[in-house]
Amino acid sequence: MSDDQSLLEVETLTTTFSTDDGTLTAVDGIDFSVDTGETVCIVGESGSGKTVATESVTKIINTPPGKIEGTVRYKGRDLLSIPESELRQVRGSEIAHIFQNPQEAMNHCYTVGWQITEALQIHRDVSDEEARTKAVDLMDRVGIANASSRFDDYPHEFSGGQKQRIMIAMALVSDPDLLIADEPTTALDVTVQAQILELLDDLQDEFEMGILFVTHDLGVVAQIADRIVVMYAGKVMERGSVLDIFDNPKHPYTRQLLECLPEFGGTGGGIPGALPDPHDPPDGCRFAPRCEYAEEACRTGEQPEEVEVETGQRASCVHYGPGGDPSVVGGGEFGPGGETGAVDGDSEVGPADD
Ligand SMILES: Nc1ncnc2c1ncn2[C@@H]1O[C@H](COP(=O)(O)OP(=O)(O)OP(=O)(O)O)[C@@H](O)[C@H]1O
Ligand code: NI
Repeated sequence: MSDDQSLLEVETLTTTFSTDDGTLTAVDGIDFSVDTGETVCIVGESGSGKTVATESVTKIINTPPGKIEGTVRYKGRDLLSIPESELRQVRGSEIAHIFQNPQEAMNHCYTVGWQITEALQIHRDVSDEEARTKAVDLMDRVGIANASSRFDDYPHEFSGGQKQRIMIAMALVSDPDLLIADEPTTALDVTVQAQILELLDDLQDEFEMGILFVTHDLGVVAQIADRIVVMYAGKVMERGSVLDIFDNPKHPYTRQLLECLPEFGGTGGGIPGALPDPHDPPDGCRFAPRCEYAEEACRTGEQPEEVEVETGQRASCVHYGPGGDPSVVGGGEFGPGGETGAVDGDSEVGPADD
């Protein structure tokens, strides 16, 4: 991992909300980074803090009187400490977001062509005609067939997958260096989902973007991730390359997530039990209350320090820490007969570029 030249480097990010029941810590002191041209996936069950973490990067969530603390270094600048006016520029032209529901992000009263053109003209001083040409070109690049004849169509005239393609086109108008994608394919059927992931992969090469991708779907992760950050209850449980995580997961939480997958003999259901109350998380490892390997040492103190278990792979688990015994959690053995094959050959995955 070439952390010294990361595009985005997040350190001890903590995001809290004030609620009627007191302070809720959604993201609790986490670190992660994204390099240029790299796809980092944040995975974890619903409520782990994935969305809050990524929306804290450009402060697009409303937290006051809660707050966002830590460091979010983007190309060397700390986005959490620059003035709002500067941050607005970063949001508009350097870091783009796409979300799960394209229909919510679109204006139903305007044609999609108009909306892309409008987005373009906010960023660039171009004539209407140039903007139209560029918008049609972008629609074409994101795979809208007969783009010029679809320019004047309204959002409702497009399918869900096409709407997401148009949202991607709008995200690309400013030629961003980082794309943050929060469950962008979750609302789509599996075939369309695969097409959108492939599109993102192609566009990543073309636009040389880093992608920070949020999902709870490990199948999606296998398809697009270079590196994975596994979150649980506001903390990072494990991180590593896609191959490390799928073929040799270390943290019991990661293992349980994978074991739910049909490829690993699971039923596709979830891990039994529920996340802890974010107002009052348990001592020790956040996952301990649901972990079959939890011992007394797992239930006291803070979340364990992350330990490098293999080069580039780190786990926050007592059993891998000082004085711990990795064999308690199965050590190096994992998966049906060792080789899992969950990361298949035709998806373009591999170790992080560095
Ligand atoms: N605006 C808010 N005010 C109060 N609590 C919030 C707010 N937004 C999120 N939370 C809480 O923060 C925690 C993390 O939520 P977040 O949406 O980041 O989870 P997630 O991992 O993205 O889940 P999902 O997979 O369901 O999208 C949850 O407990 C959630 O209820
Ligand atoms: Ni979310």
